[in-house]
Amino acid sequence: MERGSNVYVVEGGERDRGRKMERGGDVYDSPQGVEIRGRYDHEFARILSREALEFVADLEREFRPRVKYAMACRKEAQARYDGGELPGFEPGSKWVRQGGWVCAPVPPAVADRRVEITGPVERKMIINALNSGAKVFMADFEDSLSPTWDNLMKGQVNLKDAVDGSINFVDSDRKREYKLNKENIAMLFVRPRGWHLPEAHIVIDGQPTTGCLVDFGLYFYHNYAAFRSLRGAGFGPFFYLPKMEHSREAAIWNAVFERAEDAARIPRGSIRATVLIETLPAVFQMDEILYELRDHSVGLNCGRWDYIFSYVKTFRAHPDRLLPDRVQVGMAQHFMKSYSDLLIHTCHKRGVHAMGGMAAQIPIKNDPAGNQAALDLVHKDKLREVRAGHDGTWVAHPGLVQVAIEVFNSHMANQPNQIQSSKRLDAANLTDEDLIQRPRGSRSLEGLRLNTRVGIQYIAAWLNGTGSVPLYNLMEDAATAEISRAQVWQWMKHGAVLDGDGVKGVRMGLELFGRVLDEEMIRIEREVGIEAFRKGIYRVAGKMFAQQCTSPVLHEFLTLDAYKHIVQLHPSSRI
Ligand SMILES: CC(=O)SCCNC(=O)CCNC(=O)[C@H](O)C(C)(C)COP(=O)(O)OP(=O)(O)OC[C@H]1O[C@@H](n2cnc3c(N)ncnc32)[C@H](O)[C@@H]1OP(=O)(O)O
Ligand SMILES: O=CC(=O)O
Ligand SMILES: [Mg+2]
Repeated sequence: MERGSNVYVVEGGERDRGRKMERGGDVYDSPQGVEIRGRYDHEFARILSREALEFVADLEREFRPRVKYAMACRKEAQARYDGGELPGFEPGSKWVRQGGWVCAPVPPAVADRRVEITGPVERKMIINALNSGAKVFMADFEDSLSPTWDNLMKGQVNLKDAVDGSINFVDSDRKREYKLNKENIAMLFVRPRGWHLPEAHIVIDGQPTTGCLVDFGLYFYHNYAAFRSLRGAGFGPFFYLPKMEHSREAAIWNAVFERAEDAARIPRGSIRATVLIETLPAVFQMDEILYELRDHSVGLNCGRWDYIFSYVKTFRAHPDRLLPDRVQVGMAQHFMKSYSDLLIHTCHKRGVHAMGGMAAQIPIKNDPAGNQAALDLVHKDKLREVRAGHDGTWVAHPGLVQVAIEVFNSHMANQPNQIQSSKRLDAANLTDEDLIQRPRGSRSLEGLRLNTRVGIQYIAAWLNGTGSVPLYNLMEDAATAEISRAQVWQWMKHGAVLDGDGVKGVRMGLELFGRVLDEEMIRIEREVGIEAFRKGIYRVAGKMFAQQCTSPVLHEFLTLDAYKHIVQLHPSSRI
């Protein structure tokens, strides 16, 4: 990275006297005010160079106050929803919604994104995903990653090797070697964590760092040059941005991008990002978010799972908006269909991609009929998306790339996307009410049991360092698990009647939940086996799940609570 840009003003030689953190003889060479509290590793030291840490520290020092303000605004908005207000379009930004502006032209390297595979930044999976035949691989520090120090730092090492093309992996048990294909490699996008998550292992001026600024900063610093020459045809790096609730948060990202571009002395608009619309407040801010990022945008994506979670969270004080069983809240619900239609209309009006989302089905081993049924459901979901006008979609597994590609190929033929051909003018008049309409369906004891079983097993995996898992033949990650625990909390809080099984209804309450919890723990023990259960992590997870579901106030994020359990500070202490 170029020195002499405004990011690298050296203040009176202070930085040269920055502290070296002792780790049993090994050191991270960190600048003044930066303390690395994660374990030392020679590989990690490649990433945590003094210059890279200076870049992260400069981002943190500049943007920390804005991030804090944005988080306070989230709380203030939620207090209004708790007081009975409904989310809606803001009158003050009508001029943005009605303006005739468009985003910067889409770079040729990412014009065609018809199928995107996602997955955590794990070494073998990165290679498999880049080789999968998908157009894009979204490498994930977010919903599918448990942000342990090792996962994060190894993830950065892996991405650096992926960008320069040297990544390989040897599975000695299976005598298998993994390396990148010679051609037809997916384009790399990286998803940093959301604004709310801290990084406790990197302390700057006495405070934990903003997690996403660590993810973004380290990745950008080490890869922007190689990415632009080897991967992005002069553009990039490319990002996915999660869980925003308001355009002021997009404005922060835009400023971060500008800061990084200036530091690297690369042209404005080099960095490009797709924003996930996955919170209820953000659906009323889609134009505004694109406007803030108009020099850096490559579209929006329907993050359907977090979106459902956000519906529960936003309406947590509204007993008239209880969700039916999780399995019934799909894209056919009016509020979900309206959201995806409006997203397509908005993106295409502004000249950028409208990406579809993730079907939760994954291939099922040793059950051909079950596997075919799962593939059929994925096919149906992708067909709905391409017909609606989406420009591409997400898959969770390499075994689903082909199904999705065939659907998009047959409908888009040789066009790289549908930005010009599917304007969805019919969606222009969708109203606030369409976007928040109560989901239809029923609530059942079986729904409660499934939420409990899935929630506990997911938390157990996450605490053990795995952020996405197959459970009952579906992909589960932080977003899907959030639905499970928030839904149980909501039913409990409002004393929902569970009568969807066709039997006499039971009212949700502490006693019922306690009984279900005990019974489901027994079932989990039976399913995972006594050995695995004895290790104790399921009990910890069960306790955490129970606390979250019975807390008087809904916890903001499952992962914020759980994070305290995976932080390992050196010298050792707990946060
Ligand atoms: C709500 C959201 O945010 S969605 C986006 C975030 N979520 C995700 O990205 C989930 C990604 N998917 C996954 O993590 C995995 O597919 C899981 C956990 C659901 C299932 O994983 P597994 O049980 O390991 O699947 P399975 O055993 O069938 O894997 C077969 C092979 O495919 C690979 N594979 C599976 N999923 C992926 C993936 N997403 N990317 C790359 N490779 C993958 C496995 O590594 C394995 O490779 P190998 O044969 O070389 O050993
Ligand atoms: O991130 C995607 C989602 O569905 O949540
Ligand atoms: Mg999400």
